Amino acid sequence: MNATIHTLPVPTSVRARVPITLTRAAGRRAELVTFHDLPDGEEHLACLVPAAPGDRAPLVRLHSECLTGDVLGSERCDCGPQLDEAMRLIAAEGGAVLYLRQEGRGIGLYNKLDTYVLQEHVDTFTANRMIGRGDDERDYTAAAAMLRALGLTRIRLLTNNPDKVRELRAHGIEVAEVVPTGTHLTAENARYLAAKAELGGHTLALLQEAAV
Ligand SMILES: Nc1nc2c(ncn2[C@@H]2O[C@H](COP(=O)(O)OP(=O)(O)OP(=O)(O)O)[C@@H](O)[C@H]2O)c(=O)[nH]1
Ligand SMILES: [Zn+2]
Repeated sequence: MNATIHTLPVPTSVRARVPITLTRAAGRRAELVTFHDLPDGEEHLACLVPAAPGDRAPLVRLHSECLTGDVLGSERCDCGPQLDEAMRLIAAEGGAVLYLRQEGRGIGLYNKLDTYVLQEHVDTFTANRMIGRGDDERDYTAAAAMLRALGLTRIRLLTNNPDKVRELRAHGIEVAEVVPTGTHLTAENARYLAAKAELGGHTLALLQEAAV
């Protein structure tokens, strides 16, 4: 008779800690952290700024990669200003930005750019479905594993996305507080932000006020 062998997943661990200086955040010192055995095999990165000792849980942002917004400064989305905001807050009070390689809500860069063309006519989620992909293909298993490897199991999470909160909690990370990100509205991203609020369940409470 053949015995079934069950193998336990290898826990994610820290691979290297690389010191850097954040010129865009008043020269604060930070560490870039890489990992062994991330569950999805992607090269996710953590940027850690040490927090002053105290009772407050450290501030953490899970930031999904957006080359067009983060690097090129495209105004089609709010990713660039959200990343700037997160880096500014974390440089000021300590904490971590996890930069997750989940471009285009997990569908990749070229697919995202294909959906931009379709978004002349339909919202961001429908456009994903029109190319045969899910509305949002991200999951935060790797992010939870990174946080555990960093010893950050009780955090304040900077987000308007309830999926991030729900999933981290389901993975055993204590989200002591949800800190909303700002609403970074531009003429070009207004329809995208409205879709996130109305169809994606994001808590973008300022949107209606800001849009009128
Ligand atoms: N498919 C697709 N992805 C997009 C579009 N606009 C932005 N994105 C991607 O959406 C993701 C946004 O990531 P985040 O800002 O971390 O997440 P969020 O869901 O907006 O949640 P919070 O910012 O935490 O409130 C990135 O991966 C972007 O590349 C779009 O029109 N289509
Ligand atoms: Zn973006």
